[in-house]
Amino acid sequence: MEDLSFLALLLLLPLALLFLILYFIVRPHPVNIPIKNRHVFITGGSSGIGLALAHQAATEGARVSILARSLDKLEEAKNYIRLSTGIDVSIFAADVRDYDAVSKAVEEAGPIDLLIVNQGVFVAEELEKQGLDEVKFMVEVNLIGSFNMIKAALPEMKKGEDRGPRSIALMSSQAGQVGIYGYTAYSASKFGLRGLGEALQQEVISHDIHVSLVFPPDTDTPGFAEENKRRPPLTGIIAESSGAMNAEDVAKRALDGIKSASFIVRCNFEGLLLSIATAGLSPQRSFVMAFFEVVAGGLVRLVALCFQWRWYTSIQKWQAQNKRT
Ligand SMILES: NC(=O)C1=CN([C@@H]2O[C@H](COP(=O)(O)OP(=O)(O)OC[C@H]3O[C@@H](n4cnc5c(N)ncnc54)[C@H](OP(=O)(O)O)[C@@H]3O)[C@@H](O)[C@H]2O)C=CC1
Ligand SMILES: CCCCCCCCCCCCCCCC(=O)[C@@H](N)CO
Repeated sequence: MEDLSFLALLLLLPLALLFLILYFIVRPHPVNIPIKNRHVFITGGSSGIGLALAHQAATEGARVSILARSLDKLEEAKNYIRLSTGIDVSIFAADVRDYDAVSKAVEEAGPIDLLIVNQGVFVAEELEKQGLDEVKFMVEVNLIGSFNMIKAALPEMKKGEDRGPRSIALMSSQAGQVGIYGYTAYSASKFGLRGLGEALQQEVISHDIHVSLVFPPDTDTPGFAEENKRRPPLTGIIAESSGAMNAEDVAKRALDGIKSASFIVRCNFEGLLLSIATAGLSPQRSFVMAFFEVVAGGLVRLVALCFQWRWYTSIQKWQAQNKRT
């Protein structure tokens, strides 16, 4: 009996010590970002996840601005939010690829406390079949468009130190944590956001600005319905490894993650595994998450290898079948 408790102590002591060390060393420091009475600016806020975010932020008492290309869709979104909450959001029609248009919108909207860069386009197709025009379209809207937004908003955001902590959140995708068949261009654009986010966080931390990256799985939105009409079957088969969600649940997860200034914001259980598997050198504010990354990292890599095994088996099977027919 005594031997057993001695053994348990021997095992627990290093874990407790690790816990303690992580508590002191995780960086940046934890911080909470309030949204009530603050200005939340959401790109792609007229549809899907962005619209759900706008609705949620308005409900929580934020002043909300949304930006997208189509004025009709923006007005529809504004009406929908007014009818369900009684709150008016400001709308800005601009293409994120057009820096001048984006700058003008940001200036008109006024100083931003939480910038949510959510616009995105996605056309799943094998690279061999996909035109370079579509490749460029995805990189320009998803990645360069995000640069345009941030460059336009950052100078004014930096000046807002008296307003409290501010946030820049980027909408990535689980296809921005792992490359998926049919997503060469899309995954590249979303992986790009991670490099942007990691580097930017170091540059803006001293201004009390906090970067978040959101990684949703397949989400039921108008954009997804459109994508699904032509998505290669293998893309669907692999993406099914992560449970699909609805836009409201993704928005709720995203907003909670942004408010707690998590660098990596996960949306479902598979997302938790993905965030541990791809922790890399990302900033981590939570010593609890850091603990799991350190302790469970090896095991999660094993799970990841099992997924890759399953995916390559499906690819092989599917390709063999389609040669025969
Ligand atoms: N749905 C899904 O399965 C998943 C989506 N995501 C990501 O979430 C984000 C939102 O996706 P989702 O809600 O499905 O998309 P939707 O297609 O439903 O909405 C996209 C929004 O972005 C706007 N937008 C598109 N292009 C531009 C542009 N060039 N300039 C300004 N605004 C633009 C659209 O308005 P307009 O067309 O009028 O410009 C619309 O408001 C994207 O970044 C996507 O990659 C991530 C994981 C899964
Ligand atoms: C360590 C083990 C991890 C196990 C889980 C792995 C699951 C990966 C699934 C990836 C799904 C990608 C969906 C992309 C959605 C998207 O962005 C498009 N619908 C376009 O919007």
